[in-house]
Amino acid sequence: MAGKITVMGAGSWGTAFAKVLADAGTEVVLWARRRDVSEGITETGQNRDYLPGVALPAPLTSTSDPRLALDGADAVVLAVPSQTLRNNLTAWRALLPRGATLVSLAKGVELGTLKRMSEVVVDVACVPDDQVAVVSGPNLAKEIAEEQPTATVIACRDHDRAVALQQACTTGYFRPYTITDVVGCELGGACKNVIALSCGMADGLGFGANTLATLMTRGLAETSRLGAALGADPMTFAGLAGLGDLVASCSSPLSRNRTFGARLGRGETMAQAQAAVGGQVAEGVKSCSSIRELAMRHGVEMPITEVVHRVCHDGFDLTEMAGQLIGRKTRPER
Ligand SMILES: NC(=O)C1=CN([C@@H]2O[C@H](COP(=O)(O)OP(=O)(O)OC[C@H]3O[C@@H](n4cnc5c(N)ncnc54)[C@H](O)[C@@H]3O)[C@@H](O)[C@H]2O)C=CC1
Ligand SMILES: O=C(CO)COP(=O)(O)O
Repeated sequence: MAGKITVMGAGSWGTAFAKVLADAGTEVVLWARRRDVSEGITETGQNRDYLPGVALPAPLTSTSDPRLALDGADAVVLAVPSQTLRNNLTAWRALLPRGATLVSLAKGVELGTLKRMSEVVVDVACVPDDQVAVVSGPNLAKEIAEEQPTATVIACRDHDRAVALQQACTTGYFRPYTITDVVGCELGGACKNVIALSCGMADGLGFGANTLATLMTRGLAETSRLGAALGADPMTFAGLAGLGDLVASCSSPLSRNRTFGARLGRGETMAQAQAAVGGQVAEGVKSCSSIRELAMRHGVEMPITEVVHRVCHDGFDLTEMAGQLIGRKTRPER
């Protein structure tokens, strides 16, 4: 993808992904919602709010003016939280260059509509679905900003667009693969946030590796069931956007979702856990409700998601979580 790529959203992943693009030799502009953030990036070469200590490459420029940012972009990377994407994109719709690939980095399912992020993009931008790509995988922003090696998946129904984006973000430390299964790629990313919350809760309660492995494995099983109901390729869940991302988030203290869950597990309230993540987003806290509802609509059983939803939103006593899950009626594994 020769030309310019604009990243809309200068949180931790938007900033780290913009760095990846610049390191790959792509012309990149990073839009920040707050002017002080874009000015800080321009003046110091760092995003001190979200990735302090990380030197951003000089060719990366930043602005808080969406018109300037989007002008002439060949691809627009959407790096805002799932639940604000619709409003953000509505505000930018008239500025989107015709034909540009629209790329979602967000991992969530919209409350109310129960739409995946690529569906929200199609809705708002009024573009065909093969113009929309999603990026998902074991991609903890801080590690990528430190140039620790990792891989990811770019999913797009239009293979050529996926390959163009792949070329634009391949570096010595970042290896993107392409797939055409957008549904599976998005569900893997959205659902793992909920499972990471459950692993954090288990860790906070003092449970060890067996419990975490059980939650990850059965979490992937319920994600795959939902995927099957929505037409995803089952193999996607065995790949980077499924198992890969799940393992990274469920085992790393860098995961905001896992950390949020661990705080609850240690007895903090929702308000305390929310305050601790600061301006950052723990997507699973909201998506546990939309994913649960999506599963119910399709007659899919997602017991871990159900429990996480009840703990976060229905006042369910977290210490009852293990009994609730382990005490379910016994059944064959598959
Ligand atoms: N941080 C990470 O390691 C990764 C994050 N993601 C996903 O990327 C998406 C963005 O997350 P992060 O970059 O981590 O963000 P963040 O949690 O670091 O920061 C939040 C960002 O969203 C912006 N924001 C908050 N409310 C907004 C609004 N109403 N309108 C516009 N912007 C708003 C903030 O200004 C900030 O740029 C999320 O869906 C997340 O799940 C995906 C892979 C890795
Ligand atoms: O999606 C992520 C890593 O791939 C980041 O996870 P958290 O949002 O839980 O930090």
